[in-house]
Amino acid sequence: MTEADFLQLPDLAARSLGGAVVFANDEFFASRENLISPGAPDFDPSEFGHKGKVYDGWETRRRREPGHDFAVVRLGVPGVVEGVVIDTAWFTGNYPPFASVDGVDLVGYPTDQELLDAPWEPVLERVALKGDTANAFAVNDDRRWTHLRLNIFPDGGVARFRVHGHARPDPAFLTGTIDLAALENGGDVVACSNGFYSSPRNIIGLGRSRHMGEGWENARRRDDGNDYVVIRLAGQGCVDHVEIDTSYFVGNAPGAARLSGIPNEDAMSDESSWAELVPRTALLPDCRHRFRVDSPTPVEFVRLDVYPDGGIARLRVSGRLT
Ligand SMILES: NC(=O)NC(NC(N)=O)C(=O)[O-]
Repeated sequence: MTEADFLQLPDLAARSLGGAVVFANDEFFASRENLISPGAPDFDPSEFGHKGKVYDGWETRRRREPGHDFAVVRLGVPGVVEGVVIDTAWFTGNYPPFASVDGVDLVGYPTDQELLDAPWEPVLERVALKGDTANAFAVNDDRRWTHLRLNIFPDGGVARFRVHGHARPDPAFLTGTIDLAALENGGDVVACSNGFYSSPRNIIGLGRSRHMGEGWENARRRDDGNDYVVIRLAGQGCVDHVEIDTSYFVGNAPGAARLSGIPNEDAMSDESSWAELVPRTALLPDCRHRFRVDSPTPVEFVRLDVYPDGGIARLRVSGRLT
């Protein structure tokens, strides 16, 4: 997969998806947790703390004995990695010249010691890094990982670690009525008309949005069309009910919305094969709308049309996998 392609995939390590940096052998200058902070790293040239220059990243001390430093990330959702970004933003005289990434697929909730003793496998062989650069590397490996270990050689600072890939949640928890669209269950956005202000992927994220920026907001439409988003569900399923949430979109909620679905990818291009799940319905601003769905047809893709444009906080598609 090309860099341009894998950067479009979700970041499985993101804090917003439940990712965490659970261990680092050293974090003397700057905390490991910064590795998965949202957004671009900050830098204030005048900011110094008790231990030295303050960095928005993970930074170890200058190593005086053999070995190398490492940090362990628990993915928010286990998954297959298509590419990683090892971003050394603002680290110039102190970036690690080399890095590698290992992975492991563990059951349950491993302790630090269990992580240290785990059977780590190479995911990305040792690569050279540039300083103050978002170093992106494609990964060609279809194994599923729950944890990744970022190794830096020999020491230094990394601002962000992004892990782009496909979610592969544990099927044992995909039983009964679940949110078939949720990113954590394996749903993902596959097409969108316009994500000018914020990503359409936000609408299938964890929990409720806390402000307008945590939803999907397109630009004001100046033609006769309408905006839409297409989601590949966790698998083919029968939809029971739907939530279309316009929370925090007060002056810019859609006037109306419609939800339709198709049973598989082959039907995507045939307009007539899209079955109506929720007919075109007027929406209120800043409101969670719930609709019962009365359709026996299983669907694998849903399309949310908004008329003519406007923001959506969340889309929940509750149903059972077939
Ligand atoms: N100016 C620095 O960044 N120096 C040191 N780092 C911090 N954070 O102070 C170092 O040795 O890498």
